[in-house]
Formats: sequence, C-alpha cells, structure tokens
Amino acid sequence: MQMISNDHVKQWMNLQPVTLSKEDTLPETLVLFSEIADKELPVVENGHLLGVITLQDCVTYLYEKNDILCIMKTDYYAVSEDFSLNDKKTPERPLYVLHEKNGALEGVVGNEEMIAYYEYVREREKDARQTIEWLKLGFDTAYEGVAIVDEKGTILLFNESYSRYVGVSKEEALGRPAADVIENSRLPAVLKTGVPERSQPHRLQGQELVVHRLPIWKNGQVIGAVGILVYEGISEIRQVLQRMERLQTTDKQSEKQMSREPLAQGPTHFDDIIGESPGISKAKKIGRKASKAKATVLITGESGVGKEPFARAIHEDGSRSSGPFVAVNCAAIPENLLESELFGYMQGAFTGTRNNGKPGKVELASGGTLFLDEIGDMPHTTQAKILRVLQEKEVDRVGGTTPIPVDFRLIAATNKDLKKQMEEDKFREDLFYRLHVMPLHIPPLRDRKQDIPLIIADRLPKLSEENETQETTIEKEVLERMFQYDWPGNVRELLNVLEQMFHLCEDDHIRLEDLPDGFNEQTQVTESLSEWQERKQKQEEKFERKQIEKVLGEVDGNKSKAAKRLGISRATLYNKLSRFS
Ligand SMILES: Nc1ncnc2c1ncn2[C@@H]1O[C@H](COP(=O)(O)OP(=O)(O)OP(=O)(O)O)[C@@H](O)[C@H]1O
Repeated sequence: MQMISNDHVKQWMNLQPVTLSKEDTLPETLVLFSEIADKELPVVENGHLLGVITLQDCVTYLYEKNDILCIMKTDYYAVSEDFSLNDKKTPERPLYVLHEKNGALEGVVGNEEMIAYYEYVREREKDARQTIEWLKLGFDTAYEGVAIVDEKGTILLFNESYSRYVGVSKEEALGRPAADVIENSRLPAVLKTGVPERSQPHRLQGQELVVHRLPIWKNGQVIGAVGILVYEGISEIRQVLQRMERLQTTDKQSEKQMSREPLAQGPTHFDDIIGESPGISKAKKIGRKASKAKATVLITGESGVGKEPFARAIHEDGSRSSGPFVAVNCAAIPENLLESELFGYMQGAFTGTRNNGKPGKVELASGGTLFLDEIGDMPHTTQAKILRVLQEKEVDRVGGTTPIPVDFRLIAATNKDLKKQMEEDKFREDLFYRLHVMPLHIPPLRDRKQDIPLIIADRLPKLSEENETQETTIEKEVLERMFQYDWPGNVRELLNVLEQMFHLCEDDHIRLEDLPDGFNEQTQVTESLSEWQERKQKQEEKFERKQIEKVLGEVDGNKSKAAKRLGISRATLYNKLSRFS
C-alpha cells in the first residue's frame, strides 16, 4: 500500500469542485467562470469526467453556439490520488483526480488549492531552514568531534570539535578524502566492511582518544560513515575514574593530597591545558608536534598566558618524560649568580665555598628537558655560554677545566620581542636562530575570551574541592563582565580574580559585587602593565584586609591568636592593621 504524503494531491484536492453538466449553456457557464479562479471547468455526468470547457472557448463561441458539448475538450490533466505535487513542475491547468479503478472524479486541484499548497511548501522550507540552522549549531557545539563521509570516503560534514582535534579547519577538510585529513583514519575500512567499530582507542596528533566509526546504511547499501571522537583524551577518562576513586576513598588526608598535587603545579599535559579557542588549539597542535621532535622550542607570549604549562606538557608528552624537567627563570636570578646556577661550579671556585662544588641546572637536566624561562632577560655573556653548550653539547662548570658532556632538550620562553631585542643588540642573533627552530606562540587571553568560561568551569570545582566547601556557582552577569575586560595579566590574572571572588562570595555563589573594583567600571579597561600591577596590588590588599577582619572576628579581636591563625608574626599583623587604618 502506498503511503500518502503531504505532497500528494489527495491532501489538497477540492472534494466539491464547481462542475458543469451536459445541459448547461454557454452563458450559464460564463457566469460560473466569473465566480472561480480557474480558466477551465469540468463537465461531469454520474460522477465521471466527460471533458472540460475552457474560458477562452466559452468567450470565443458565446454568440455562435449554445451547447457546451460542442466546445468540450477531452485533453484534460487527469491524475490519480497519489500524484505528488512535488514530483513535476505542476501545470497551470487544474488537475482532475480520478479514482484509479472506476475512473470517477474524486476532486480537483485548481488555482486556490495550488496557492494553499505553495504556502505550505514555503512554511515547510522555512521550518527546514530553521532546523538545519539548529542542527548546524548543535553539530558545532557538540563536545564530541563528528565527521561524516560519503561512500567514497570524501568528507561531507566536519564539526568544530573535530576540526580542533585534528587541527585542520573545516574549509580545508570538506571535500577531501578522510584518509588525507585524519591521521590513521579507519573510516575507509568501515565503508568497506560496513561493520561499526565502537569505543576504539585512536591516536590523533599524539593524543589518545576514544572513537566510534559507524557505517551509514540506506536501502541495503553503505552510503557513508560517521566518525565520532568521544572524549578529548583517554587521560580524561582516567581523570573521571580518579575522581570516582577519590569520592570512594575514606582516607580524607590522601584525598586532599591527590587533589592538591596537580593544582600546585598547574597543567602538565596538553589535555589539562584548558581552552578550545583557535589560538590555543593551534598552540596545542604545535606543542604536540614539538613533543615528538628533538628541536629547540621557543615559546612566546605575554606574561601569564601559560608558557610554563606548555613547556611541561611538551616534556611530559615526549620521549624524555622519564627524565627530569628542570626550570630556570632567567629573570628571577641575579646576574652574578645565573652562570653558576646554570653551569654549576667546582670546589673552590668561589672564595668561601667549602663544599665539593655543585652541578648546574644544565647538567641536572641531562636526559630530560631544560626550560629557560624569560630567556629575553639573560645577560649577553651568559647567552654566549649557553649557545656554546648547545653547540658543543658539553658544559664547563665555573672554575672547572674539564668539560662535562650533557644531553638535554631545550625549551625557552619569553614575553619579550626577541627580534626587537636583537635589533637593539640586547639578544644574540646566533642564539636567536638556534632557539627559533620550533616557535610556539600563545595568544593573550583577550584574543581568546571564549576560553574564559572553560577555565572557570575547570578551576571553580577544584577550588571548592580544595577548600572543602559546597560547589560554588557563578552568575552569568559576572561572566559577561569578564568578557568585556581586557585581561592584561592573562590566565594568571583570571585565576587570581576567580580565587579572590571564591573567597569573598556569600552562600557559595559569585555575584557581580564580588568582582574586583576594575570590573565594576562599565568602560572597557585597557591598561598598561604597571597600572594593572597597581590595581592588582590594591585588590590583593583589599582581599587581605577582608581575610584579616574575618579572622579577627573569629578570635574575638585577639591579635596574637589572629596572627597565629593567619600564619604571620604579631608585628606583621600590627603593621598591616596600621596600614589599613
Ligand atoms: N590554559 C590554561 N589552563 C589552565 N591553567 C593555565 C592555562 N594557562 C595558564 N594557566 C595557569 O596560569 C598561571 C600562569 O601561567 P604561567 O606562569 O605559565 O604563565 P607564563 O606565560 O609562564 O608567565 P610568565 O611570562 O610571567 O612566566 C599558571 O598557574 C598556569 O598553571
């Protein structure tokens, strides 16, 4: 039995159309024409269609003939009730729907019915467009990466998440064979076998993922396949399992230990570096590649963007992960101590040293990674020495005579413009090119504000967990205000602001009034670093003051007890109180 769809004439035909009988005259017929929108009328006898009279003929022969049968035509447009109005270009003339078996006239689809049908089609298309829009949005918002290929394995659809996972833009991917775009793709194999592959581990860009590969069957044939990346990484599943384990463990102490350890250090794997913006995804893609290579990586980006997490992730993801990760902040160590810190010193190298000498960080990094942070602040003479170490692969301890072989991978980072520094003769050109083998730039937070909610969603539950409080929530308006802000201190500032608000807020809910002062000015804040530092200092003072007042309240104003609780001396407490007053 044929299913009747909304396009079939049966749904639209007029069951009581205006009809003529054999006895009708031409003048009577003309009067009827004036009442209808069609230019043709059916002549019916005993429910059967004898023929049709056209308006044109009726007018032409009005004064010559009276009998309609003389001008009746039989070349009418007859269809059965399952005729689809969507199938062919619908004729301008009425459609006469005849019963398939007995040929009786069942109804007519004239002008009015066609107008109603077109109106319905327009509405349906509008709905379809809206549905497609929603599907597209949902497709791109989905956390899972989804790719759809046709029977030849050509990519037809590719969502944002997939694009992020494989680091290829949609424009580049669409229309290309899946095997060219997706590393080790098994979608072509699934197209061949037609057998779904569910929950399979898959390595993509050095990242472990769980994937489903599902063939699409239609009318008994595989017409395509869907690839779904389910989790951002197997490490995420591990994290979920760890979280569950943590919930189950009764030993609270070890529970705290487990949750605090990674927090104190920050992200150490690419999966833990939060952000899905194109900028951070690109940086992660380069970082993953870098972890597989041996070349020196130069990480650039403003202060607080997360250069150290990237350096750690490159180390952890690479072949040297079992070796040490040794970090040196070149800006934090006084110039005269930097060389002995980096290269070590021999016994008696300095007057007053009684020990047996000390290995430097370069030596300590042997078998692992040396991370030289703020390399732009390294003095010229030290730059020459580090260059020699890189070229010769051996280090001379200060005061030593025999070079010591070293084998380390170097990752350098800076928030300075090294090219400009070279022009100003502050940075050695030869060292720059030695470092600039795999450049990795981390964009500032203001250029990837879509990462803000993700960082908050990651950090806030951890703060609650660390502080053993109820899960803290945040008002949407606070996020909106955060989107308007420029974040000169980048992720570091965001984490700092979040922590302040976490401690200040009432009833475990962060509201607009908990935002530090700078945010409550409606104007866009674009401030210099020094202005930011000054404002940050004020915020910290405000926060400190609130903390002290809170503790003083808890100990009924007893300053000795308060100092003890705050972990500071009484003198420091008095000092702070006098500064606040
Ligand atoms: N994408 C991120 N996801 C989670 N935490 C992040 C991210 N980016 C940065 N952080 C955290 O933000 C803080 C600041 O980052 P970090 O110290 O690495 O910045 P930096 O670029 O090295 O700054 P500086 O140039 O001042 O050394 C750290 O606690 C780091 O763990």
